[in-house]
Amino acid sequence: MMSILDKILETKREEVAHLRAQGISFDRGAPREIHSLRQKLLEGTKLGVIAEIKRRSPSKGVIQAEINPATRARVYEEAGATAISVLTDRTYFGGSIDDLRAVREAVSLPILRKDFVIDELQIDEAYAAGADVILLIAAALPNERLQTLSFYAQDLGLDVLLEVHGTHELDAALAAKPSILGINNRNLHTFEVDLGVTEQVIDALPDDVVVISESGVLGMVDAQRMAAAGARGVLVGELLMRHEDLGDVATCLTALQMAKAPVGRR
Ligand SMILES: O=C(O)c1ccccc1NCC(=O)[C@H](O)[C@H](O)COP(=O)(O)O
Repeated sequence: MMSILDKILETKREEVAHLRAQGISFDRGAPREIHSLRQKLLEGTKLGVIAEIKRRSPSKGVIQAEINPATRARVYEEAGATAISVLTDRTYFGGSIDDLRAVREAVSLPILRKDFVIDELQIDEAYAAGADVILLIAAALPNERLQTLSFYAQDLGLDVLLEVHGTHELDAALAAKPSILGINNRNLHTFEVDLGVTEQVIDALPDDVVVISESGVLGMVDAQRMAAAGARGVLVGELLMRHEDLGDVATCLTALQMAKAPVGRR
């Protein structure tokens, strides 16, 4: 049986084939300013929080569909977020590249295009829309493609967040020389979430790898646990998106930043 990740990747192959069949390319224009997430994480004295715009998800269904991404992004920025992650997939997450463009207009924080990147065209599209970071998922690509796409994005000046879910993916991930290694606590085949995944994987990493922990952070205690494990930052979606009231969003985000940054890792 196909897992949700398999299905998503099939949809992405169709989307890319459709763009190519239409002869669509993305004009990069003049070189633009890139806001480095890696740099911000390294400079931070507190645990970094990458706050996500996530309308719905395969595991949770609708979280909050009717939002204004620009308004929410401004709240994230004012409340001290390190960066903003925008889910641009439409079919499974209800997002779009227009959400990312709107966020780019609204804030000057680093912006992650959170999508399932399998092709250079999606990286060009991210660059043209104003993203600073792209996501690559180790489980989604053969090793050689991971490296090709990682180097392609970094040649454009973008940061690459390369996501793993277990130590068995580390050799391939590190060979692609990502700017940041993401450890996803969610299994993208089964949806099971376990914060212990970050603790396990981080132990197998050299100290100079900049790590963020993704998914399943549901409050200050979880954030502090990920910081204690050695994560420089956490990527938080649902916890923030469940709040409709923007004042509550800001309070929630401020609380997450009380966690202390890890000592002894870069
Ligand atoms: O969130 C899902 O259901 C999901 C399913 C399949 C592939 C990816 C998925 N989520 C993407 C993410 O990695 C999360 O949006 C992100 O890490 C934030 O997670 P959370 O704080 O648990 O919303």
